[in-house]
Amino acid sequence: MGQAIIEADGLVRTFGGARAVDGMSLALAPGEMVGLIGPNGAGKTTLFNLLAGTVRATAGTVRIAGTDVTREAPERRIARGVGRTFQIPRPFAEMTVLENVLTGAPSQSGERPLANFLRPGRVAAEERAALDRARGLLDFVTLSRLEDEPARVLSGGQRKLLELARVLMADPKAILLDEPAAGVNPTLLELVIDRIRTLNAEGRTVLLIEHNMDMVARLCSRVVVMAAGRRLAEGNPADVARDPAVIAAYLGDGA
Ligand SMILES: Nc1ncnc2c1ncn2[C@@H]1O[C@H](COP(=O)(O)OP(=O)(O)OP(=O)(O)O)[C@@H](O)[C@H]1O
Repeated sequence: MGQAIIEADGLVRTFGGARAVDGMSLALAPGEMVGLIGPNGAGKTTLFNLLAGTVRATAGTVRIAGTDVTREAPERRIARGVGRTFQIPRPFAEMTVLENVLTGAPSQSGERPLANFLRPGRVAAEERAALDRARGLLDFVTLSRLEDEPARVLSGGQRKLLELARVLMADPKAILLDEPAAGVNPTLLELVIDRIRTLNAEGRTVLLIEHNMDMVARLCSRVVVMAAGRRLAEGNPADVARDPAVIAAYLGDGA
């Protein structure tokens, strides 16, 4: 493959004596959509945290488009084009749906008082552009009619969609999605699947943690299986589901 958009090499993260991620390597080519599956506690979310920068690596490296970002803060990685959603989104409950989406905008000149003073016109134009973009994204996730409601009124599934819109404000080249289907009702689930497919069709790279195997099989041609912090298997969804080592790992989990 050409240059990977995200590349993890030998990543390790320990908590106390436990190795949550234990020597994990992974490369995502631009435009790829890859599923990341594995039993509970396999280390999938910790791997996401390492890629996004919310957790520091004990060892190993993370590269974004060839640049070593292992020591960079999450904001820098977002600026480099990698966005992520959380398993349990926590929107600002009392802010409106629209305001929540706007929190995903990259930092603007209006946040620098001097720029505001010197170039008020430019700040206003930036704010208008951000507002237009946020409204377009709310339309994309079908939450437009709720834009003025406080985020606390949203259902679990709607919160996932709001979170997706917030992440898209930064126009990421790659998106890490942590269980986008969890707690989403079947009708909304079809919408979530459709929107993920659209984002990928636009050329965005997607790494998808998901326990819903039907969804993974519908979206991803390549699946990476983690167990005990390591890569256990990799392949197309059908082959992976038949792999005895994968079946044993899930049975060990009591599934
Ligand atoms: N902040 C932390 N402090 C201590 N242990 C942690 C921390 N974060 C994760 N762990 C441990 O690391 C291991 C991997 O957890 P992780 O959440 O990454 O797994 P997962 O594959 O995402 O699981 P699930 O599918 O249940 O979300 C688990 O044993 C977990 O308890």
